[in-house]
Amino acid sequence: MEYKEPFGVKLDFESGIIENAKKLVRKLSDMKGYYVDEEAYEKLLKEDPIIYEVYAVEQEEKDGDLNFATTVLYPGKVGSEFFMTKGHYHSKADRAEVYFALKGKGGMLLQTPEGEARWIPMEPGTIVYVPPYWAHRTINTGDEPFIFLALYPADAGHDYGTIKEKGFSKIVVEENGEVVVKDNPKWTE
Ligand SMILES: O=C(CO)[C@@H](O)[C@H](O)[C@H](O)COP(=O)(O)O
Ligand SMILES: [Fe+2]
Repeated sequence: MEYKEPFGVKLDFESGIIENAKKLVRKLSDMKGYYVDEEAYEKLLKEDPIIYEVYAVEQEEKDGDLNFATTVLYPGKVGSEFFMTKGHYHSKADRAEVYFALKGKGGMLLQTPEGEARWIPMEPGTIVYVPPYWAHRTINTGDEPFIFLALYPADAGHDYGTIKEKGFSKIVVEENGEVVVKDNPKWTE
């Protein structure tokens, strides 16, 4: 039997950076079609801000193994809609996941394939259980970076297609200084 080598790595709680991790950057220009207010999107595209960064430590896509990653989701809005991740189902749809909030303020939108949505607020210390089959997207509702750690099966994969096309049935916006979760006007069953 060949055993893999155990290891420890350091996560910096302030920055969210995991040493030696693979870094992925998502800018606004990577998210065309994701935000409801297209005019506000085009306007902000001139600055093309970084929306989030992911620091991932991933294994081969094998059953039984585990990946982990931090996400640093920056504060901001496109129109009234808060900065958010793309959101995805897992390619192996029955793979669950656990998120652990480290810094900042935000929440997770989850959704079944039938379009049933849930909103779970997150602050440092909140652990979110993402059950099998639920799409998930995180949203920064605060004014500093929202940082969290995710632990997920190495063979879960990412299925972005459905969300890219249809979005979530709910959107998270600021209205009169309040965080409001409301129906997505562009949602179709
Ligand atoms: O859920 C996972 C992994 O299964 C997170 O590590 C996200 O991948 C990350 O928060 C970025 O979000 P997406 O762009 O992948 O939706
Ligand atoms: Fe995931």
